[in-house]
Amino acid sequence: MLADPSELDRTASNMMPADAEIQQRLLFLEVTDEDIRLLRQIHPLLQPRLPEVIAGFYRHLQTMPVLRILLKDKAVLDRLHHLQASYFQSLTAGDYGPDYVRHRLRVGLAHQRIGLAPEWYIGAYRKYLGELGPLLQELMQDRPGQFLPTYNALMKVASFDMGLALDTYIKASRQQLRESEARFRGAFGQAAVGLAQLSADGRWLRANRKLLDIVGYTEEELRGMHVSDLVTPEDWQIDAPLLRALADGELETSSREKRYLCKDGRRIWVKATVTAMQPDGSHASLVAVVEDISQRKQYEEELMHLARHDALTGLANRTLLLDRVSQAIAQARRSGNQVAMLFLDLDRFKTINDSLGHDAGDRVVVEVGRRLKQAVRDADTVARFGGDEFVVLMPELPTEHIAAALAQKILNALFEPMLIHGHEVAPACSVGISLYPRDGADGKVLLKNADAALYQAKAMGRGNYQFYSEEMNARTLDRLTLESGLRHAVERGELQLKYQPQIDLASGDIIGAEALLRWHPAGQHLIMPDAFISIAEETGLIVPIGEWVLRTACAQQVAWRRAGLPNLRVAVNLSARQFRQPGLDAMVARVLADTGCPPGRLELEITESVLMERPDSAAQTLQRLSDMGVQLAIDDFGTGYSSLSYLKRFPINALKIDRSFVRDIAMHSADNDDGAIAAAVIALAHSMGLTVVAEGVETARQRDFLRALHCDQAQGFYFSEPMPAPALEHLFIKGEASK
Ligand SMILES: Nc1nc2c(ncn2[C@@H]2O[C@@H]3COP(=O)(O)O[C@H]4[C@@H](O)[C@H](n5cnc6c(=O)[nH]c(N)nc65)O[C@@H]4COP(=O)(O)O[C@H]3[C@H]2O)c(=O)[nH]1
Repeated sequence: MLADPSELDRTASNMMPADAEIQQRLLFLEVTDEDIRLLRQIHPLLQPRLPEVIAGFYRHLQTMPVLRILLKDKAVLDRLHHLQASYFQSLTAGDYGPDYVRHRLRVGLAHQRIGLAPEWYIGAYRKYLGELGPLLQELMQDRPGQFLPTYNALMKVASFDMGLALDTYIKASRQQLRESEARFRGAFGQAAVGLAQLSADGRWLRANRKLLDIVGYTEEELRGMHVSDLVTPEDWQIDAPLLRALADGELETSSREKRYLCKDGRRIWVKATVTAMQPDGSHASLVAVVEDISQRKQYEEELMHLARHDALTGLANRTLLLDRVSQAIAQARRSGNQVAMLFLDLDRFKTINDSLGHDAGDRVVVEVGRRLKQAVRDADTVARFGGDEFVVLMPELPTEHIAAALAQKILNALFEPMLIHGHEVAPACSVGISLYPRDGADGKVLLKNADAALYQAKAMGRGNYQFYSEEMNARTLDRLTLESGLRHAVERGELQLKYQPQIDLASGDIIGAEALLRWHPAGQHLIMPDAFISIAEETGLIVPIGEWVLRTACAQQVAWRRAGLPNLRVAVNLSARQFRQPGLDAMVARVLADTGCPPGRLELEITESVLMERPDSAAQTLQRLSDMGVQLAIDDFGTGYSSLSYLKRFPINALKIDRSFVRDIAMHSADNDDGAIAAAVIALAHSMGLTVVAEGVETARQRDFLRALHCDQAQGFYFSEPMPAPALEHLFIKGEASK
C-alpha cells in the first residue's frame, strides 16, 4: 500500500537537510551554472520522450520476480508512474533548490514505504542513465560536441538525487527504529504482565514496573540479583538445568509454574516463561514473562481441598480417603505391616435429626468429627462419607489389637454425651473393621468389607465393634438387590415374625410379646430389620409389609389363645411412613375384624421422633386408634429428647424405656443421678397412668434394679431372645409348669 500523501509530505519535510547542506552537496558534486544551462537546454527536447523512458524503466523493474510482487497492485503502479513523470520533468528543469529536494525525498520515501530496497534504487538509476545516454545522443545529433558535457551534468544531478534517496532510506529506517523502540518501551513498561531481560547466566538486567510490583524489589536491587535469589531452593534445582539449556541454545523457551520469594518474605506463585533471544549466538540474552498466578493457585488449592474434603467437618472425603488407602497399602506392602479401615455410623442419628432438627444433626456430626480426630494418631485419616458415616484409616499397623483398641476408644468417646441446643445427646456408634492384607487388596474392597462388619456390629445390638470375616459377605447384599428382593418378599412368603416375650416384673409372668420382623430370602441368610426397614420405608414397601406384620401378629394372638395360652398382648412396631399413611386406622380395624384379635390385646409401638415430627396430626391419628380400643406405646423412650409432660397430649398407654437408657441406669447404683432420673421417669409415668416397659434387659442386676424402681414390665435377652411363635408357646408352657 502506498502511504498517505500528506503524511509523506510531512515526513519528507522533517527530513529536509538545511540549505547550506544542499549547497555543500551540489558543490561537492561540482554542479556548475554551465551544467544547469546545458540541462535546461536539453529539457524541452526530452519531455515528449519521457513516457517511453518511464515505461521501459518499469518494464525493467518487473523482470525481477521480487519487484513484480511489490508492483503488482495497479494503484501503486499508477501512482509511481505519476511520481516518476514529475520527477523526470524536474530532473532537467535546472532548479535544484529546497522544492526539488523535498520532492526527491518524497519519491524516495514512497519507494521505501512500499519496500523497494536501496539496491533496486541504485539499479534503477543505472537503468535511467543507461537509457538516457543513447537518447541524449540521438537528440543532440546536431551538437555532438555538447553531448558529453550534458550527459555529465545529468550524471551529477542523478548522483545528487541518489544521495537524497539514500538519505530517505537511512533516515526513515532510523525513524522506524526509534518508533518501534518507543513502542517497545511503552509496551514493556506498561505491560500487565511482568517482563524482564536476563543475561544468559541468569542475572536480572531490566525489569518492567509490573515485575517490580510483583516481587517488591526496585530495579536497582533486582539488577544486582541472580534468578536463583528469587526462587525457592526446590525450584532452583529444576530451573538451573533449564537455564543452562536456554543459554546453550538447546532450548528455545521454558515455561514453568513456581514460587517466587518476594522482598517482604512472602512466597507467591508465578508462571515464568523464559525465552532465549539468540539461541545460537554466543551472547544469548533471555527474556522472561512473569505472571502472578497466586490467586489462581489459591482457587485451585481451595477447589482441590473442596474436592477432597467434606464441607461440613473439613474431614477427608471418600476421594481423599481412597488416595490415602492406596498410599498406606503401598507402604504396608514394603514394611510388612497391616492397614486397618474402621467404618462407623451413629446409632441414633436419624432420631437426633428428626427430633432436634438438621442444624442439631450437623452440630452432632461436627462434634463427632472432632472427637474422632482427637481419638486417632496424627498419621491416621478420619473421613466423612456424608450423613452419619465416618471412616478411620490406620496405616502401619503392627497388630490388629491396636485397631480394636482404637475402635473401643471411639465407642467410649462417642458415648460421652454432648450438649446440643440445650439437650444432652450421646450419639453412640457401631464400628466395622477390615484389615489389609487379610480382608482385601485395595481400598474399595476394604471399605466394602468394613461396611459388612459394621452391618454385623449393628445386628449384634449396636454400640460395639466387629472385625470383618468372610461369612459376612453373604449378608451384605447391596441396596439394589435388597430393594428388588424386598418387592417380592411378601408374596414369596419370605417374611417371618419372631416374638420376644414381655415379662411382668412383679410376677415374672409372660404377659405379651413384641413381634419383630425377619426376612429370609430363599437360599440366603436371615436379614435383620435394621438392614431393610429403612429401604422399605423409602420405597413405600413398608405399607404392604407393615400390614402383613399386623395381620400375622394378630392372627398369632388368636392362635395362642386357641392353643390355651392366656389372652397375651401382641406388640407391633409402626414405622413413620406407616403412621402417616392415610387410612391407617381403617386398615387396623379391618385386620382386627378379619383375624378376630381383640383391640385391647394389640399394642402399637410408635417412636418418640415420629410423634414429634407432626404432633397435631399424630395426636389425631392416635386418638382414632385409641378410640378403637387399641393400646399405644411410645417406643425407644429416652432417645428422642421429648419430655414426659409433652407426651401428655397424646392418648398413650405405655412407655418403653430404650435399652441404652436401661444399660446406663443399670451401670450405676440407685443412689446415683442416673438411677434417680430413672426412678423419677418411672414415677412420673405412673402418675400419668402410663405402664412402663423396660427394653434390652440383659442381666439379673438390671432386672432387680428395675423391679426396685417399680418398673412394670420388661423384655430383653435376660428373659428371652426373640423366638418363633411355637418356641414362645413352649416357653410359656414350661414357665407355667415350673410354678
Ligand atoms: N442388645 C439387645 N437387644 C435386644 C435385647 N432384647 C431385644 N433386643 C432387640 O431390640 C430390638 C427391639 O425392637 P425395637 O426397639 O422396636 O427396634 C426394632 C424396630 O424398630 C424395627 N422393627 C422390627 N420389626 C419391625 C416391624 O415389623 N415393623 C417396623 N416398622 N419396624 C420393625 O427394627 C428394630 C430392630 O429389631 P431387632 O433387630 O429385631 O431388634 C429388637 C430386639 O431383637 C437385649 O436384651 N439386648
